[in-house]
Amino acid sequence: MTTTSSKLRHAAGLQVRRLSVSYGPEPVLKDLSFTLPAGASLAIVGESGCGKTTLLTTLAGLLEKDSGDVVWCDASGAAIPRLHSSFVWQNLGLLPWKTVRDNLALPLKLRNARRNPAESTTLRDAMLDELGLSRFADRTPAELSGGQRQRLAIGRALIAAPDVLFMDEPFSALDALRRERLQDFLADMQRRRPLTMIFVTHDIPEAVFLASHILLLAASPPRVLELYENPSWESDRHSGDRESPKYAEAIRHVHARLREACAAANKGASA
Ligand SMILES: Nc1ncnc2c1ncn2[C@@H]1O[C@H](COP(=O)(O)OP(=O)(O)OP(=O)(O)O)[C@@H](O)[C@H]1O
Repeated sequence: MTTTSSKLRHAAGLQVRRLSVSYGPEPVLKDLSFTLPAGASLAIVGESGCGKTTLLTTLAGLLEKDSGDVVWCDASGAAIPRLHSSFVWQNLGLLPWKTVRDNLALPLKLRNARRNPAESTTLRDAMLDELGLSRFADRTPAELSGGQRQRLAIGRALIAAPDVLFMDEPFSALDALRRERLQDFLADMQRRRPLTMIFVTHDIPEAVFLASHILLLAASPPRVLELYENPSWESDRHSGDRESPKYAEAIRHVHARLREACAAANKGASA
């Protein structure tokens, strides 16, 4: 589906310069810098507690930084003053008392109060169709399967055509097969609209399948190990190819870098 509003929007690029964030005296993120081109997909990976969610929520503007810059720009490099973004949380944040149809329509109501109601209805029904949820439109989220709920949450995040989609481990509660199906679904959704996606995952194959760039973080001291440009990600598919040797190679690379960092941290701790 290409909506009127999505035609007007452009995926955003990102420049992060010397970003520091703390909750207490010790910074969780310190002097972190990287650049992401417009329309890219960024996976944030790293050991537990290294600051992945902290970085995601800071980039989304939901957490205050101590210092540094987070600058969003369009494909020509011009700064975007007011970013239009959506967030899919781990618990999905669907409203349990509302129907699938009403959950989906919520962002249109909140963000586009002036939109013509008929246009909102058309957008909502087209999205229900795209999500494969038309038959379930009158159900509540509790009456859906886990995968259907995840699709609804992603559809709700995308319906108002954000520049950036933030996701914090949205598929972590699913088994491996349903997870792969949703990864395919997400790549497919992304192919159809201009969008920058930034997400946290513990699943390295998921990062390599969905992300053009993978940010490897480490703790103690907090740092970027590498911003890895994923050689297996193909822009026309908006994903990697699980069958390709490059895909396996990218997974090996990310595993090896994280293992090295973990081993170095353990050595430092026991020295
Ligand atoms: N609200 C908070 N107040 C104080 N400390 C916090 C808060 N949130 C996170 N932290 C601490 O900041 C550090 C980074 O947390 P964060 O959740 O960003 O890590 P993460 O890499 O996403 O972890 P995980 O992979 O386990 O989800 C951790 O040491 C955590 O205990």
